[in-house]
Amino acid sequence: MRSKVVCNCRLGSKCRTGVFISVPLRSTFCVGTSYILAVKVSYIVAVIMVDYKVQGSFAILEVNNPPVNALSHAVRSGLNDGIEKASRDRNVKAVIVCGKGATFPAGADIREFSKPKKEPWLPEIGHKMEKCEKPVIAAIHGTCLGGGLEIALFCHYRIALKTARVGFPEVQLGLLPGAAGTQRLPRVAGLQVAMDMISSGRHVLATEAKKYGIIDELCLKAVKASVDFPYEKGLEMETEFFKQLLGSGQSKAQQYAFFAERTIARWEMPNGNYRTAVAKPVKSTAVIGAGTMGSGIVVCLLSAGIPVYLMEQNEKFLNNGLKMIKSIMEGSVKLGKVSPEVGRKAATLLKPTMNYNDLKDVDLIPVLVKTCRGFLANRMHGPFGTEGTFLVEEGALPSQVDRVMEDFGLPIGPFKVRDLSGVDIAYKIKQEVAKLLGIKTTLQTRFMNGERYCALNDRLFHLGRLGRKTGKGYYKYEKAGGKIATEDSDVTDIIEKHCKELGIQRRQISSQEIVERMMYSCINEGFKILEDGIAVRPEDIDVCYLYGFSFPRYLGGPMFYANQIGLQRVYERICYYHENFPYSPHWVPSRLLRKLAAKSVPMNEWMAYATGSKL
Ligand SMILES: C[C@H](O)[C@H](C)C(=O)SCCNC(=O)CCNC(=O)[C@H](O)C(C)(C)COP(=O)([O-])OP(=O)([O-])OC[C@H]1O[C@@H](n2cnc3c(N)ncnc32)[C@H](O)[C@@H]1OP(=O)([O-])[O-]
Repeated sequence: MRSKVVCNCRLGSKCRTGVFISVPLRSTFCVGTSYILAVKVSYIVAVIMVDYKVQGSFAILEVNNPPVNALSHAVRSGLNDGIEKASRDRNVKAVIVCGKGATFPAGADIREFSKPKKEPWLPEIGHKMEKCEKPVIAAIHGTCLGGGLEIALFCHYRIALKTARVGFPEVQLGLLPGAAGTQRLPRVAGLQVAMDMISSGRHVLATEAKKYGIIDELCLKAVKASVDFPYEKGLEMETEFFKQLLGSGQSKAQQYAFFAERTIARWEMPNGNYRTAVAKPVKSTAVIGAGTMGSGIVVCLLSAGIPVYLMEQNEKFLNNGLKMIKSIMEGSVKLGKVSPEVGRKAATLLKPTMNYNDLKDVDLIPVLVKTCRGFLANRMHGPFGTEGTFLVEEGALPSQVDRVMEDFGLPIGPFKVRDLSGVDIAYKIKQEVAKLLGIKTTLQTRFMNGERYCALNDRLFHLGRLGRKTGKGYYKYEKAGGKIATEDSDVTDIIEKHCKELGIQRRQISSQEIVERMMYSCINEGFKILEDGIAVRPEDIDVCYLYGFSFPRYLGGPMFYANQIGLQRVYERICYYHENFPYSPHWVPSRLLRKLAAKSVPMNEWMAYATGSKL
């Protein structure tokens, strides 16, 4: 708190906004913004961050810990002191708890989770509020979340701006409400709403409750305890569950993801940064390429009401693209993803063309990268996809690889993705590389430019099995353009015929090997990307995977996942695969990984080793 107590330090009126450091047996010094005194501090009393003032017969406890009024130790101390003070003050008839600036407290201070725990705890403060003989009112605005909502639930009354949002987002940090939220919300809002809010973590407008989402077992037990046990017992159980979750790898990964998203938002470039950048209006755009990805980007632009040229050199492809866009837009209107009005307007905003000249004045052309290895995501996903194909050539089936990777946490397996994007896309990328190398591949090709090559995808391409668009690919579908993937015994026959022709002895492949070969090949490339300076920090890679590939948030991202597995273990397994697959350069171990593993470097210090001199 920038405490309201009049400063009694030796500086008196010269003191600036002070934080008070109480030094026992000596006078109190205040450490202002402009006066720093050499003080021998025997201990520091927490900086208190709750403004206490009395207006009329109201005591106002205003939390002042910008930007989100997180309930740090200092804030908890201030609330604790404040409610005790208000309870004692005879002139005070009621107490208001509120937040200064943007919001009512938005939760516990996540940064404190990895530090030693310090009382007072939220429930202790909350019980003091609840037991206070004077009405305690929570005046809510902004985002009253997590511990903030729990504090509000201890209050006797909760007044909120209708724009305010409340919620228990702890589940997104791999946690559950740990300050009586699982016991009090059901008692206030009923079990069903409580389960929905606690399991989904959604923000709920002050005036309405959200509908059901995914329910987490542990959370369920805690919420259920509010029905099956008396309050005190339920509180005990909640605390136990909370401790279990706080120590879990999932919670650490989700807390990492929370801060990683914010870290990468603070980007710096040679010619500017996130503070100096000024957004430019985009009034016209163009997309070059009418394939699946190009058409998807056109749909996004049309749905945002932005005019777009669709440029294609081949008239047939252009017309196919227009048909695909029309059907996606119609589907989006039917599903209510876009309004009928946007759907109607889209037709007037879309301009097909085969003339690059039409694009000369557009504001923006999203770059559709087909084979650029320089892009982080493409470069890391290359080995991931290649290893998937090799695993099928050696003994696994596409459905087995997909099942293992979906169990790992991916929303859709790699072979279902290939059917979605098009078997022909993967085939054309490979053919472009072969052309650049002056190589003609056949169905018997085993090596290309000294590197292992698998022609399985080529086989499916030549059989016209292009994926969803033709109703057959690595799976079969209910119709061309269908979405329901069914295992196809013909694919198994194609794979076995391929292996027989090339004399490959198929073998049983474990799930562990599948996860390692898919993930460690991609992680190894991630460390090489850090070495090459394509990404500034591991968070860049992880957030790219969380958003670009829906990588499971409870693993944090590929680089955080490697950190959790242990770099030494990951490095050893990459060396093992490098030894066993010498014709796959993506298994050459990253120098940065080798160095970090050898020195057991903590993740937040990795980049200190990424420059050439330290490798
Ligand atoms: C006991 C109890 O049962 C349990 C155990 C808990 O309570 S667990 C905690 C539960 N509460 C949460 O999960 C809420 C998490 N925060 C948010 O959802 C959002 O912040 C926001 C409230 C909707 C505002 O969004 P924003 O877009 O306006 O700003 P921002 O950019 O996100 O955030 C602005 C700055 O504030 C930082 N920050 C935000 N919330 C924080 C928190 N709870 N603790 C510490 N720092 C936080 C954030 O890192 C950023 O800092 P920097 O990176 O710039 O240095």
